[in-house]
Amino acid sequence: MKYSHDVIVIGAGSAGLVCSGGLAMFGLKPLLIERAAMGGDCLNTGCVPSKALISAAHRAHDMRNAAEFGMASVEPVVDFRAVHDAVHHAIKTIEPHDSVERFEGMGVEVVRGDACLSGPRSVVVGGTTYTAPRIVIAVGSRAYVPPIKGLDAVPYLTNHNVWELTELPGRLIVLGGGPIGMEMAQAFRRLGSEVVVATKGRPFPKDDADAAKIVIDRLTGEGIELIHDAEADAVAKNDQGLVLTLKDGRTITGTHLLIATGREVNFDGLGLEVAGVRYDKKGIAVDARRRTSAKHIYAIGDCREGPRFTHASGYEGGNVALEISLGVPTKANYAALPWVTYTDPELAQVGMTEDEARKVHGDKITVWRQDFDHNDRAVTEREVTGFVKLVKKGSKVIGGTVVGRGAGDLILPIAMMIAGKSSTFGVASLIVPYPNRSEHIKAAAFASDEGKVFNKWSRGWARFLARRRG
Ligand SMILES: Cc1cc2nc3c(=O)[nH]c(=O)nc-3n(C[C@H](O)[C@H](O)[C@H](O)COP(=O)(O)OP(=O)(O)OC[C@H]3O[C@@H](n4cnc5c(N)ncnc54)[C@H](O)[C@@H]3O)c2cc1C
Ligand SMILES: NC(=O)c1ccc[n+]([C@@H]2O[C@H](COP(=O)([O-])OP(=O)(O)OC[C@H]3O[C@@H](n4cnc5c(N)ncnc54)[C@H](O)[C@@H]3O)[C@@H](O)[C@H]2O)c1
Repeated sequence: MKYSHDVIVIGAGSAGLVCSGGLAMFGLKPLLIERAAMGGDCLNTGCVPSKALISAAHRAHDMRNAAEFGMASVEPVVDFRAVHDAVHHAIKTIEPHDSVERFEGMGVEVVRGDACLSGPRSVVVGGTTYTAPRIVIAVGSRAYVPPIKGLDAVPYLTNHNVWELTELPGRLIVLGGGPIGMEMAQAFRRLGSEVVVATKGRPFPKDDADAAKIVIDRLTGEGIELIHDAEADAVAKNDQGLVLTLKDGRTITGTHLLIATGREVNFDGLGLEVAGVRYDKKGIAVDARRRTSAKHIYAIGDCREGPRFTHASGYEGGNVALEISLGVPTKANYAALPWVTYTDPELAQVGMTEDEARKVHGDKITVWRQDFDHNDRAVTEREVTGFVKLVKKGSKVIGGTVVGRGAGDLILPIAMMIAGKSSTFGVASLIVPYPNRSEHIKAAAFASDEGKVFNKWSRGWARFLARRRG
């Protein structure tokens, strides 16, 4: 059969862009299909706008707290339309990086429109059929909106439309205590909204419990109301705004409702059945190489079952481009997957949390913790809250947590230890610039190996040498 392209990639988010770019760099002829904005969720409705809003909120927070460094603390006058513009400025600045022009320049053919699989090796877009021996599905996800009585009759926000707000919400109800809910709760609170977060279980359910507690204490200290073990039942509008009723009967009032209760995959109209691709509500089923039940069709990024981060999407995009181009099987290995929640303080995790490790390995694990109150840089910044935690099984690091200012920038050496590209001994013997929070990564690594350095053999040898000199 003669195909129109070597590979068809559906979706130009982080996963599809990295994959199609990689394929073109290996000299293949990829077709990239996108129905909405190039760059997908991360650029348009996810990481970029959220981190820009968080940056605005940081400024407001610093203004309120300037007195601790000798300047007048002032209550910021927030022009929320200008904040909106700053958020969109960030998107516009990064946009060219993900643009049609850039990818066409790399050798990717880009078609705009809704893609639908019409057979195992064919895809239709706007009446035109394209064919390829390999297809990569990278259609991403969108906000999952749980069934809540009355929701269809009230306005509500998700990560899709929250960036269009040009007026600050008076009282924001956030449903969901995952990374989206908690990052947005703190940002809106610092910009001046009253905020109440209602969530099932506890906030940050996937993170280290000790680290999560530090962030939760900060958020409640900043005036965010947190309602644990909460599940939404119904919502209604009255003269004051919205009333959300929880399944246990408690009610929460607010002017706006932001739903951040997880993701669902963009399956609609994709024709997965026609191509024999199996899926369920968690996502498209894939093996470690990201092959679907139809082995010549791959699914990468948010649309498959697994971790949903921009860096995971990019990693899988690169792996699959390599596998298709060079015929080398590439398996995704997430033992050292880091993730960071950009609250203040930041919350960063890689590998297993202490609780997960205890469940799997029981008392075979050891835990090494260094608190930032012993760190000179943290003291000079008056930001001593937080810690570094290493979880080891024998001499191997299997997990790491950092909570505190800049935690996300400190997690990489721990990822390297877990991935076997470095070791606690290697990190403990590095020269770390002073004063720097990464001294605590070194300190935790050293503490975990201290017994190997200062033991009866080394002490005995030192005493022997000293006696000979005397
Ligand atoms: C508010 C928020 C903040 C986030 N912050 C972070 C963060 O700080 N760090 C981090 O790592 N991750 C973050 N994430 C997660 C991150 O945005 C996603 O994991 C990532 O964008 C997924 O990339 P993707 O390419 O798999 O999917 P997407 O970005 O969703 O891209 C899929 C693309 O496919 C297109 N598409 C879908 N169906 C079709 C079709 N039938 N035909 C043609 N095109 C189609 C869509 O239009 C979309 O452009 C955040 C997410 C949100 C919502
Ligand atoms: N900094 C980052 O890396 C970052 C930031 C934002 C989002 N993301 C990614 O985006 C994805 C989605 O984030 P998210 O926070 O929406 O999802 P999530 O699944 O991580 O968290 C959802 C939260 O909502 C709660 N919840 C679910 N249903 C509920 C209900 N009916 N009522 C009350 N609470 C309910 C859950 O218990 C959980 O706490 C995640 O996979 C995450 O990886 C990453």
